[in-house]
Parts: sequence; C-alpha cells; structure tokens
Amino acid sequence: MNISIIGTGYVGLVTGVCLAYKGHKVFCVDKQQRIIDSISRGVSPIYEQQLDSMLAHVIKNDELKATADLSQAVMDSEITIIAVGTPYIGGQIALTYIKKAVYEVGAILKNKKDYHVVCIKSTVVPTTTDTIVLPILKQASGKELGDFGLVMNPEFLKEGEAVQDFLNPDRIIIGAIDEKSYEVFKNIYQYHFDAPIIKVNPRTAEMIKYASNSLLATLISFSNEIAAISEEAGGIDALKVMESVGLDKRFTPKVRGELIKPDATKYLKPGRGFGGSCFPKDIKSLISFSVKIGYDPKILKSVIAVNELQVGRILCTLKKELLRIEDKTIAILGLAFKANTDDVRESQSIKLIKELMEAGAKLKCYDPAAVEKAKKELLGCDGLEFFNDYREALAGTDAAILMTDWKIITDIPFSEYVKFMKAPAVFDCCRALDHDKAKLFGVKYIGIGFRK
Ligand SMILES: NC(=O)c1ccc[n+]([C@@H]2O[C@H](COP(=O)([O-])OP(=O)(O)OC[C@H]3O[C@@H](n4cnc5c(N)ncnc54)[C@H](O)[C@@H]3O)[C@@H](O)[C@H]2O)c1
Ligand SMILES: O=c1ccn([C@@H]2O[C@H](COP(=O)(O)OP(=O)(O)O[C@H]3O[C@H](CO)[C@@H](O)[C@H](O)[C@H]3O)[C@@H](O)[C@H]2O)c(=O)[nH]1
Repeated sequence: MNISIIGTGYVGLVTGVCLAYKGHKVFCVDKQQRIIDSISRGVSPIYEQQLDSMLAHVIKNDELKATADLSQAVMDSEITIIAVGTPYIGGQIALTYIKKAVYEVGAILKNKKDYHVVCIKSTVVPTTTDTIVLPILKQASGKELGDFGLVMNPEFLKEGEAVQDFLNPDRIIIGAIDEKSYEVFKNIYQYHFDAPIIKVNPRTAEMIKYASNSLLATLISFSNEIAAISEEAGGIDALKVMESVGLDKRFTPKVRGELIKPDATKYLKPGRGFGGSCFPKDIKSLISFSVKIGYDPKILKSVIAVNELQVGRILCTLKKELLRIEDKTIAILGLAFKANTDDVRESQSIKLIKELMEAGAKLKCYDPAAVEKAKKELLGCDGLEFFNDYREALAGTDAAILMTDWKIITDIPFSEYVKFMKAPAVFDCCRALDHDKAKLFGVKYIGIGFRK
C-alpha cells in the first residue's frame, strides 16, 4: 500500500521506516526542512538503535521518500497516518498540531476522488477522534464518512528500543470509526506482525493508550514510595523487596519453570523517577481530561506527586551524606531520560542538575549520547562541565551520581571509581550496582531505597 505519514519525529519516522521495510511505499512529511534533508540523505535525525541502517536501506531502494509536499503525499497514498506532537500546555493536552494537520489533510481530500483512510497515531485524550478530528475532516473536505475512513491506532513503542517494539508489538489496537477503514488497517498489520489485533471504537483505543502508560507510571511511583518508606525505616533493601514482589507469578509468568523475563523488576524498580516525552505529559493530560468531565482521579494525581518528590529526595540524601554540598565536585553519570537514547525531554537528571547548581555544587556531566541536547537544555547554567568520556567526568570528584542506566555506565568497574575520584562515593539512583562489591573496593555506596 502507499502510506503517507505526517510528523516524522520518534513515532512517525520509526513507523515509516518499519512499514517501508515491510514492503509498503511510504511518504514521510514534516514541516521541518532539516528533518526532510536528513532523511533524504538516509541519515536518521534521531538517535535510535537499528534506525540508521534500516533508513539507509529503504531510502536506497526508493521505498521511503521524505517530502514537505503534503498535498502530493496524500494524493499519492491510500492512507495518511498522523503522528504529530500532542504536548501538555497550560494544564491540558494541546491539540493544536493535530487540528492543523487534520485540517490540511481534509482540504486535500476535497480534490481526491478515491477513498482515503486517515489514522490518528498520536496520543490523544478520549473523544478527540470522534468529536474533534471527524468534524474537522468533514468540514475541510466537504465529504462524509464513507468517502473517507477514520482510525485511531495508538503506538506503544519505547524510545531506545523503538524499532524492535514496532516490529514486535504486544498488541495492535485498531479503533476504527467505520468497518471499511478497520479492514484496511487490519490488512496492513495482519500479514506482517505477529500480535493480537484488538478491534475497538476510537474512544476505547484512545483510553487503552492512556491506561497503559498510567499503569506503568503507577508501578514506578508505587515502587518509589515503597523505597522512600524503606529508607526512612532503615535496614531495608527496597530493591530486594520489589524484586521479590515482581517474582510473584501474577506479575512475572513462568513457562516450564523458567522466568520469561529474568528481570522481575521492570517498572517495579526503585529509582530516580520517570521522565521522558510521554509519561509525565500523558498522565497529566489524562488527569486534566478526567477532572474536566467530572471525575477526580486520586491515584493518577498521587503518581505525579510521588514522582515530583524524587529529585528533592535525592538532593536531601546527598546533603546528608556529603554535608557541605557547595564545596563539592560531583560527577553526573547519564543525562538522557533513559538509556539508549539522546532524548533529554523531562529528564530527571537535568532536573537534579538544576537543583544541584542552585545548591552551589560544581558538576561534571557525562552521557554517551545526550551531551549536545543536555547542553542546550542547560544553557546559561554556570559551573557545569560536559565530558564524552566518563573517566574525565569522574576525575577529582567527591561523589558520582548514577542517573541513567546506560550499559557503559553500569559497567564502570569499582576500581575506576577508586582510581579517578578524589573520594569514591557512588549514589546509585538506578539501583544498578552491587553494594556488597562496592564495599569490597572501598567505595561508599548510597542507593535509592537502601539505607543501613
Ligand atoms: N516518543 C515516543 O516514544 C512515543 C511513543 C508512542 C506515542 N507517542 C505519541 O506520538 C506523538 C508524536 O510523538 P513524537 O515523540 O514522535 O513527537 P516529535 O516531537 O518527535 O515529532 C513530531 C513531529 O511532527 C512534526 N509536525 C508537527 N506538525 C506538523 C504538520 N502540520 N505537518 C508536518 N509535520 C508536523 C514536527 O515537526 C515533528 O518533527 C505524540 O502524541 C506522542 O505522545 C510518542
Ligand atoms: O522500571 C522502570 C522503567 C522505566 N522507568 C522510567 O520511566 C520513564 C519511561 O521509560 P520507558 O517506558 O522505558 O520509555 P518511553 O520511551 O517513555 O516509553 C513509554 O512511553 C511511550 C510513549 O507513550 C509508550 O509508547 C511506551 O509504551 C512507554 O513505555 C523513563 O524515565 C525511565 O527511566 C523507571 O523509572 N523504572
């Protein structure tokens, strides 16, 4: 099939490249010329594992084309997938980009004779597709449902693992407004993807996306609350607590006695709290939507409240352990909001850096991929140094804070902390290190949810 995609960011580009890889002809449209130029050269504008080589392949074979010409892309395709941003602004989800993109597509459909399916892939609050998108499409095209189709098809990929997540989905949700567009979408997925296809209405599809992100964020805040109680009590290792909770077969199913996921702490691990471009804004958007329609979502509000305490709690522990923080030089290991990405949007590490700067500490920051984006985010902050080698960041410091669990960071041998730091003390905010081993090397270990 010929597919056009509007918005070629994390979701749009990964969707486009993967669908092109599966044999579709894809037109990627973005309003940013630098993105179009980069894709046209076969170079991914975002840092994502496997994406560069796959993009180069589909560009070389003419299976994917990047363009600013929306009109041509819609005319030459049978389906348009909208994957523009839906930020949280002024206390609610901002649908500005969605509305604009939908209007533009509708206006083009006015002059198109053939049936065309429009798909909302962006995360939008329930009722958006049927009460906002559909009327705009009708008005802009002068047509009725049936002349065009409409589908809400949420995306569940994780940054850093986006390609694998897209190619191996856990489920495919098709929230079609009409039967014909459901069939079109089912055909895109059923032959190429080995996952259950769930047929629902658009509002249910929209809610499935929010419920999924909300549950994952709830597990994280729940684990961090257990960690906070454990720290206050002392003598409890909250990581062991949550690992043991996670081993319950109701969370971690076993096949023939083997754990499917040996890591029983996915989303149950105490840590620095969640960040990124999705959890914070999606949970807040659902809260505001819920309040607007008359329900006060107490659990979701607490999920955000607990998360917002995390950076303050880390700072508080640091102050207790290091005493005069303003005299200290601290290495920050990891700037991205999670491993395997250069994305620093809503990164807990960036938030902690701002607090530490405020407290007067001198900081030496390291990340294997996110230094450039972090520099932009922290523009104007004095007393900050950035390094592309963790050894240089560790050199001469009084403490190291592990904020992002990149493998290159969690693999740093304790001997290197001893060798490079002035006083080897590690604050493990990802609970990725072995505290017994740290002791053997003479490294002082402080961890979230771990106080002797
Ligand atoms: N990032 C993720 O991991 C992820 C995963 C699942 C769902 N989502 C959802 O998908 C949506 C997109 O997220 P993202 O992270 O890919 O956003 P992004 O900011 O990386 O990309 C959005 C792109 O849309 C372009 N754009 C905006 N309006 C346009 C228009 N009218 N015409 C052409 N291009 C336009 C922007 O230039 C930008 O490149 C959001 O709703 C998000 O919540 C994101
Ligand atoms: O055990 C965990 C797992 C994650 N996190 C944090 O939670 C945030 C989100 O992490 P993750 O879910 O791995 O990455 P995202 O790319 O933000 O993906 C989430 O948000 C996407 C956008 O909606 C969804 O598509 C994905 O399914 C959903 O996992 C990050 O700050 C992580 O550090 C933890 O603190 N503990």
